[in-house]
Amino acid sequence: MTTDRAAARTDAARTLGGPPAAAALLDAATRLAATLPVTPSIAFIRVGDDPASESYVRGKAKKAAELGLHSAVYALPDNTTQADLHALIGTLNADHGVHGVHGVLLQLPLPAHLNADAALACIDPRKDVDGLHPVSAGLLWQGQPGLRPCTPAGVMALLDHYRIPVAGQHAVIVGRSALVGRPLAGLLLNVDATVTVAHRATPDLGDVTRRADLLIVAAGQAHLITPDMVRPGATVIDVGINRVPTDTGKARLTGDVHPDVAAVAGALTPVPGGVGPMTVAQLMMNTVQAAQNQTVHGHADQSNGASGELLR
Ligand SMILES: Nc1nc2c(c(=O)[nH]1)N[C@@H](CN(C=O)c1ccc(C(=O)N[C@@H](CCC(=O)O)C(=O)O)cc1)CN2
Repeated sequence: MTTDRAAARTDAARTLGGPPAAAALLDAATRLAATLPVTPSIAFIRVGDDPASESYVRGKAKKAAELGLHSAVYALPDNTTQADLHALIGTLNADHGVHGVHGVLLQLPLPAHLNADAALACIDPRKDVDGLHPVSAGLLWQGQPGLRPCTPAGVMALLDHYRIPVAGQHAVIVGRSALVGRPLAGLLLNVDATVTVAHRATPDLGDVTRRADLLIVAAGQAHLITPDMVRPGATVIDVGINRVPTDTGKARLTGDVHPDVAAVAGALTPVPGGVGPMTVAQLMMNTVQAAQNQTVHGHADQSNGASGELLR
């Protein structure tokens, strides 16, 4: 890149950093936890020895400890059977009471021989702090209160933190995963955005992305979005976390959005240091809200319905 282009980039997009927004969300979670009659508690289940999953679960457990929440990690071997996994989830579902478990999180991806959807569906919806149970997905699509998936809800909190307008805006999401793209579409619709979801089978992707006021990319493909695919002044949220090799042989993290997009966009999240920290902060908030629902609101039904604050 030339010096001139670097200067143009610096002058263009506002950087929407994750850490300040995550700190505000963690602060809100801490204050809410202080009002509860119990210490919120989360159980992490991890299967196999995927290094990234090990690192993510370690990071989540560390954050929980920093906030004064209880947590336990269940690290299961790679040869765990579906029945073993369901049995552990059943045990954690049944662990109620003052020192019980309020949240159950199954770290993804699972080893190929396991069915993640079937296992997620075994989690008590009231303890579904990852928001991935079919009941949580249904509540989201009906615009009803419930626990929301952490990365999409974290994106909404980040937009809110930086006062990025959403209502009436055309949001284009690239990616249709159950973890990010699909729930994000529901969350944006619930706050009056006009939403388009594009994906790998969308012809002429640039023609679609150029229409976005708000472009959110969760495609899992490094540098998929280039400057010519972005409307000048658009807000661009990069959810991608790709590990690419460098000349030194060490991998580095990069997003789904090419760095040169900073010269065109009005605002842009960095990778790393953008959406990633929001995922963990939102999980802490979900855990505290699940504990609140189970103790203060006293929901006896099987839904994870909660206070109106969770509507988005
Ligand atoms: N059950 C779930 N599994 C997975 C989820 C999830 O939300 N629920 N999301 C991802 C992984 N993930 C959390 O689990 C996660 C990914 C990234 C980050 C993060 O903070 N990234 C940093 C960079 C960290 C690094 O150096 O590797 C950043 O972007 O700045 C947190 C959590 C898949 N599985």
